[in-house]
Amino acid sequence: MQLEVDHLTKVYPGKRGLLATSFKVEKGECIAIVGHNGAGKSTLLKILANWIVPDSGRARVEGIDLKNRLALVRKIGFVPETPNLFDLFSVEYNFRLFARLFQIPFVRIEKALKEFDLLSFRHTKVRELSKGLKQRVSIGRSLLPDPPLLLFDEPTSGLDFEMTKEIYKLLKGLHVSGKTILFTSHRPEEIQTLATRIMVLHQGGLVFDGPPGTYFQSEIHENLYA
Ligand SMILES: Nc1ncnc2c1ncn2[C@@H]1O[C@H](COP(=O)(O)OP(=O)(O)OP(=O)(O)O)[C@@H](O)[C@H]1O
Repeated sequence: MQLEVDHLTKVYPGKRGLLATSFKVEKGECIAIVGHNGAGKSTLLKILANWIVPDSGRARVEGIDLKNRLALVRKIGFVPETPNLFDLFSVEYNFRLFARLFQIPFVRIEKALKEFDLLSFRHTKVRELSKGLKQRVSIGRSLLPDPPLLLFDEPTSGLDFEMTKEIYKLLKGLHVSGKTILFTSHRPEEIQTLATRIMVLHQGGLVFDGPPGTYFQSEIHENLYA
């Protein structure tokens, strides 16, 4: 089992963040996490990415506990909804900083620049890039340690049609290459295009976990978009 989540819980003052959520993920799955605003989707991803600490529960990636933060840098890549890049630095320098911080060989930078079609932007400051390009840089950086598990928080949020299609292609390619993917989404067509499994969160709780076919015929889907 690639990812085991066991009763993960995070409660914010006066609000349900995530309530005792448990599930297991096998290698190669591409899971869409859906639900209304405030359902707990980002909270779940941020806990798995070690951005926030859960109140209770545990999670393991390929047997490694979430608490082992340094080891998990090589296991999990996280692409937040808003890229957390250094805007004043070039694309290449952003990659270099990340690589140095986590002792990733610099050869991987060249590989990532090539793979993500960023060679011609390597010396461009991030703040000068379009939203779609920034997203590509953010995805490229998350892949520098070559992690088997990728987490995307609303990967196409705010992108235009062309950029959205480009990101779909990228995500599909990553999935085909064997990566396991969890992504949050509000877009039915995105879920339909990419997901092999759907999980629905409602007020912090997991209320559906199953295949896309079952989900799209369910009342849960109808109610979500009613
Ligand atoms: N740092 C925080 N402090 C207090 N409450 C928070 C914090 N982060 C999230 N919450 C609350 O926790 C709940 C779950 O938030 P979360 O961001 O995980 O939802 P979401 O499903 O990702 O929503 P969206 O689709 O709008 O991104 C919400 O009620 C939210 O207001």
